[in-house]
Amino acid sequence: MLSYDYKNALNIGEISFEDINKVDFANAYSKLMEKLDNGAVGFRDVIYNENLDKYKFLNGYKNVVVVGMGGSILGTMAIYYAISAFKNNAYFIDNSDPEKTLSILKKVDLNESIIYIISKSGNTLETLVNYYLIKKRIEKLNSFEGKIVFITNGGKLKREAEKNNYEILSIPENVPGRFSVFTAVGLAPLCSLGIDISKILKGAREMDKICQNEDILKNPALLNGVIHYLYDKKGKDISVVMSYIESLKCFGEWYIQLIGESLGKEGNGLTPLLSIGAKDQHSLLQLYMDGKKDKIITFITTKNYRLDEEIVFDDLNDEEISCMLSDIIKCEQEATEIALTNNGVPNVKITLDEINEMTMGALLYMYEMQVGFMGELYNVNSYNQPAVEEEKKICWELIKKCGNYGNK
Ligand SMILES: O=P(O)(O)OC[C@H]1O[C@H](O)[C@H](O)[C@@H](O)[C@@H]1O
Repeated sequence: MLSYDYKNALNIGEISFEDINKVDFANAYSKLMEKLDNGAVGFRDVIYNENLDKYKFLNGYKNVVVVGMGGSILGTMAIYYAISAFKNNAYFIDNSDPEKTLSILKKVDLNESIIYIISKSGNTLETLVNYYLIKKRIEKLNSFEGKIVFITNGGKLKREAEKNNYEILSIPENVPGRFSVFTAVGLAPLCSLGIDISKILKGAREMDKICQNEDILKNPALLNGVIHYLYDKKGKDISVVMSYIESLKCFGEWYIQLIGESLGKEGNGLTPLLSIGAKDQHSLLQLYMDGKKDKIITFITTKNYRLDEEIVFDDLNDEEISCMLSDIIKCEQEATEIALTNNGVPNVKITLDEINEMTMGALLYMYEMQVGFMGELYNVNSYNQPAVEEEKKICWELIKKCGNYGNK
C-alpha cells in the first residue's frame, strides 16, 4: 500500500541511528497514545467509529459545491483531486477572493447541486460570507431543487442552519479541524463526489495498525517525525514534500496546514513547502542543490501511474529509445534523489502502490500520526492555533469601518 525509505536521511552522514536513539521517542509515543486512548484527541477513534450509513442520502447530485476554509476543506480537496483529478463536478470555495468565488457561482447551477457549508466553529469569516453569497442566489430562485448540508458544531453558521431547517452534520469536538478529514467534514462531500469512503477509512485503519508499533524502524510516522525533528535541530527546518504525482497538489496544501499550524508554536516549527516533480526540477532544484542547506526533501512517488503509454523517441544523439511514459518521470525522480544525496541534501521517500482511496487514507493518516508524535517531541499542542485569532479580531474591526456596517 505505502512504503517509507529513510536511507538517504542517514547516508549523508549528518544524523545516525545513534542520534535517532538519543531522541526520547518512546516518551513521545506513549504521550500520544495516552491522548488517543483517553479520548483527549479523537482523530484515531473516528477512523473506527464512523457510521457510513448517514452519508447515503448525499448522493445523486450533478454538482458538489464545498464551502470551507483550512481543515474544513483541504483534506477533502487532497483526496478528491488525487483520486478524481480528471472529473469536474466538484467546486471548492475556499477563499475570500471575489474572482474565484464569483466565477464558480457564475458557472454552477445551484439547483443541480448539493452544497456543503463546512465550519467546525461556525464562525469563520470567509465561509460565512461565501455562504451568504449562495443564500442570496438561492433566495432569487423560484424554487431551490438542490440541497444544502451544514457541517458545523456551533456559532453563527449553526444558528443559520437551524433557522432555515437545513441538514446539520456535526464533528466530534475532540477532533481538531486539520485532523478532521476522516469525519463528516471529508467523508460527506467525498461520498457525494462518488469516492469510496469505506476504502479511505480502510486505508487509514491499516496505517493505524502500522503506527501503533513502538519499534521506530517499523513505524513510518514516528520515524519520519524523529528524522524531521533531528534535522530541524541541525538547521534544516524547511520540509519540502516533492511529489512526482501531480494529482497530489492539493494534498500538499493539506500537508502545509497540518505541519505549519500544528507545530509552529513557541518558536518551534517546520516551514512546509510543496514541490511538484518533475517540473520543479526546472525551477527549484537549483535552490535545493546549491542554495542554503536548510531543507529536507520528502519524495512522494508511485509504483503505478493510472494512465501510461509506450513512447518511442530519439535521444539527443538521435538514438532511438523505447520506454513507458512513466519510466521517464520515475528516472527523473531517481536522478533527483541521487543528485540531492550526492550534494548532502537529506531526503526520504514515500512510495504508494498507486493513487487510490486506500493509499490516500493511509497517507493522510500517517501524517496525522506523525504530527501527533512531533507535537510531543517539541512539547507543543499540535491541536490548537491560538496565534491565528489576533488577525481575526483586527479584520472584523476593519470590516466594521468599511461599508454600511450595522448602526455605524
Ligand atoms: O472549521 P472552521 O472552524 O471554519 O475553521 C477553519 C480553519 O480556520 C481556523 O482559523 C484555523 O486556522 C484552522 O485550523 C481551521 O481549520
